[in-house]
Amino acid sequence: MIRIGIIGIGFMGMAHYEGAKKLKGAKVTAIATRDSKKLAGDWSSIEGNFGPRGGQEDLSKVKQYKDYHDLLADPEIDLVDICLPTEMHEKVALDSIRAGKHTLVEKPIAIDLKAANKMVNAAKKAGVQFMVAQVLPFFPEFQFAVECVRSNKYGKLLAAHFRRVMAPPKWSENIEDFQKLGGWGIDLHIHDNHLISLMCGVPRKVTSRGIENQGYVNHVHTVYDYDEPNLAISCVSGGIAARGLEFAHGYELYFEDATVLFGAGTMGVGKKKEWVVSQPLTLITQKGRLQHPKLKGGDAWCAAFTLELQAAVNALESGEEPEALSGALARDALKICYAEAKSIQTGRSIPVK
Ligand SMILES: NC(=O)C1=CN([C@@H]2O[C@H](COP(=O)(O)OP(=O)(O)OC[C@H]3O[C@@H](n4cnc5c(N)ncnc54)[C@H](OP(=O)(O)O)[C@@H]3O)[C@@H](O)[C@H]2O)C=CC1
Ligand SMILES: O=C1CO[C@H](CO)[C@@H](O)[C@@H]1O
Repeated sequence: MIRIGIIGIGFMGMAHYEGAKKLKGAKVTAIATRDSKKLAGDWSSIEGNFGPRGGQEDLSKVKQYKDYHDLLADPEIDLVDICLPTEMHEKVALDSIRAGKHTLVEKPIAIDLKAANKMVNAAKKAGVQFMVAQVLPFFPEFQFAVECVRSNKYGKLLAAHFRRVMAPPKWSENIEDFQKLGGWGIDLHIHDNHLISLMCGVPRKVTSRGIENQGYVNHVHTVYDYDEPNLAISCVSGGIAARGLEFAHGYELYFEDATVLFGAGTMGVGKKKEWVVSQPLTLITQKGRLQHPKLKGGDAWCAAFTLELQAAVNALESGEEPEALSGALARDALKICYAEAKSIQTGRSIPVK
């Protein structure tokens, strides 16, 4: 049984805790939070841009730490799961790696590329697994998309367009400070850069247009450049949507033999807020048939987090790094974000290096 300790009980800490309830061969045995109410199981202050608000949790079988260092010192923790604000990822991940713990840290790996490299290298040196919780490939529709591309089941991928947009959120202390967030061009858009790299490889160049704020990207449109000259991949991401569009993501994929469409998001505010599937996952064949493929993973709001954590747990058991959670791939996705920012600033195509 792999014993997981979660550090930071906010939107993601709760998503991981909830998702972990369905893990096979692992469970959360400890949490670290500074908040006495949360330690007492009152998680009603927690909210995010998908899933329900927090409620009352029974923590009677979970060890509780106020200071994360005590969780790191606990010999009965196998996997440390860091769900803290991005600006803390480097310090706490390095502390965890130095404590000899296998470590999973929320995305983005870091804001700073040097910090990202430091984390990847420290884990290599310490001989522990270092994984980044890039959850998008575990969302059933996106998992389906990756599988379609990799299997060539519908022929070669010719073109793809991705979308990830949101209104600026309000629930987290750190969300308005772009220095801490890396702007939406990192915080939000890194999901697409990671997925696109997983699907098609890291692009060699990017051409981007967009809007900056506080020196970071607020909204971006990017065309990704590959050795294959006819592969057309693009994405739009950012945090400038109207308040009633809390979050939306989707894609269109054009294969030789089929087109695949998907789009969904959280729309409305307050009690009117709902998850709207604007374009149910639809596979359209050359013969004109419309199919709604059966997806793996279940309907629970945190199902993707269960799959993500299961991949991390399986990695500890097999000793093999899970590709979708690879620290190096998460670092490469961050490199793309910086190339995009430079492309916006200069108006030129920028190599990803
Ligand atoms: N994969 C995904 O889809 C998403 C990923 N994220 C990523 O997850 C990370 C956390 O974001 P999110 O959960 O939304 O943020 P929240 O603000 O909701 O939660 C972060 C938690 O970290 C703890 N914390 C905050 N500041 C400090 C501090 N100075 N010292 C110690 N602990 C602190 C708090 O927990 P406590 O009160 O328990 O101490 C807080 O609740 C970010 O890196 C973000 O990019 C975010 C949203 C979605
Ligand atoms: O996918 C996401 C949804 O929005 C969040 C912002 O609050 C991001 O941090 C996140 O990665």
